[in-house]
Amino acid sequence: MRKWGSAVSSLDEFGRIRLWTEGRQKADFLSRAGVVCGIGDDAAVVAGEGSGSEWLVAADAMVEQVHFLDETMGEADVGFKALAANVSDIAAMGGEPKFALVSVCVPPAWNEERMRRLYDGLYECAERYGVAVIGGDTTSAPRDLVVAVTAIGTVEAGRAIRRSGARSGQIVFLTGPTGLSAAGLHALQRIGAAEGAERARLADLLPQRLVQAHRRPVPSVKAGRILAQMGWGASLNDVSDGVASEAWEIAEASQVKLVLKEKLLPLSGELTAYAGDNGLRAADLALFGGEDYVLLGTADKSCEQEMRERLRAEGIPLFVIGEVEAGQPGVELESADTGLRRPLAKRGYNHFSEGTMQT
Ligand SMILES: Nc1ncnc2c1ncn2[C@@H]1O[C@H](COP(=O)(O)OP(=O)(O)OP(=O)(O)O)[C@@H](O)[C@H]1O
Ligand SMILES: Cc1ncc(C[n+]2csc(CCOP(=O)(O)O)c2C)c(N)n1
Ligand SMILES: [Mg+2]
Ligand SMILES: [Mg+2]
Ligand SMILES: [Mg+2]
Repeated sequence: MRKWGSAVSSLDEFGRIRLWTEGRQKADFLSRAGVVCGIGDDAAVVAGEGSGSEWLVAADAMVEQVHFLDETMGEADVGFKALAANVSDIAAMGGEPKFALVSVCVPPAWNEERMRRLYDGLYECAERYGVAVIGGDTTSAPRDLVVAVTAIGTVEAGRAIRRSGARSGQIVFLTGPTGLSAAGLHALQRIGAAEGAERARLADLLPQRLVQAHRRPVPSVKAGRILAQMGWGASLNDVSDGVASEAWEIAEASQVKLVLKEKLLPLSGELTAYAGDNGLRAADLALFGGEDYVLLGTADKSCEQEMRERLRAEGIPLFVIGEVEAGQPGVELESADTGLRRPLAKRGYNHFSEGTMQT
């Protein structure tokens, strides 16, 4: 499928961001400007004006062909998911989403009616998470649609949960199952590639729960708020690029080793059934698929019971999937079959990388 070969640079997405930004602005300038946490987390944390809260600011774009195709997402789904992905980055800091700016670059194929449907989905998401849409920008585009959202939220001062807080001895947890979105995408792309009667047959068999997970992800705002307000979350990330990739980000930011246990991965019945029927490994989809928007984090073992009960009271599961150890920063996976530990590939969705999972 899509590949971004380049003779000039072999840097992946994260290498490029570092190359473009690292060392450009001095720490004391940023700190005087009120930047509590800048580039490198799900959202920036910026000082509030003397109140007990801080601002959270995050930006994520969705691009036709890269994030969606006609056959994978309806117009309203694109609008909903563009905002949901941003709300999720606010949730990943433990914050409350408040405002959004929405920029669209619109190609000729996206006529007034299609764009109106996109905004129906976007406002549906805004309503659901209490986000006020306060501006944006509109341009024409030559071919593919781009929706770029900036989300603004708040969090109690000093309570934002960063990627860098993981410590040896902590548990690694997920607030929901993963891999469903990638399986839904797989099913939708198979239909897109089929023709005639086969297409109709696949459409009839469409795994609706998996498709829904792909088209209408649920950002984990409530879970993030509980973890921040109670001070339980030591480190936190939302799962956009896949569990393995997010775990690596926490490990590197915290300078620790995360050991994940394959047999503890929450694999839903729908996922294992779909994977089994289609020659896929459910654990691979769960580890490398992405676009799940549940939270992956670490917390002190002593919090586990209380955390579990408090989350359960809100209908949110807590899956402990491993633990944090001291040592060379990285991620290891303990095999369900052999019990042996192996380094877990830093694989997942990476713009500009060959390692990206192609479903
Ligand atoms: N072009 C850029 N210029 C400056 N900072 C950037 C740029 N692209 C990304 N960043 C910053 O780099 C960090 C990592 O971005 P990344 O997009 O991986 O995080 P994320 O939004 O949580 O993940 P995802 O996009 O997969 O949902 C964030 O702090 C982000 O604001
Ligand atoms: C047509 C099509 N092909 C592939 C994918 C998979 N995909 C695209 S971006 C991404 C990570 C999250 O995005 P970002 O990191 O930009 O926030 C993933 C898993 C898709 N959704 N649609
Ligand atoms: Mg994120
Ligand atoms: Mg991003
Ligand atoms: Mg990403």
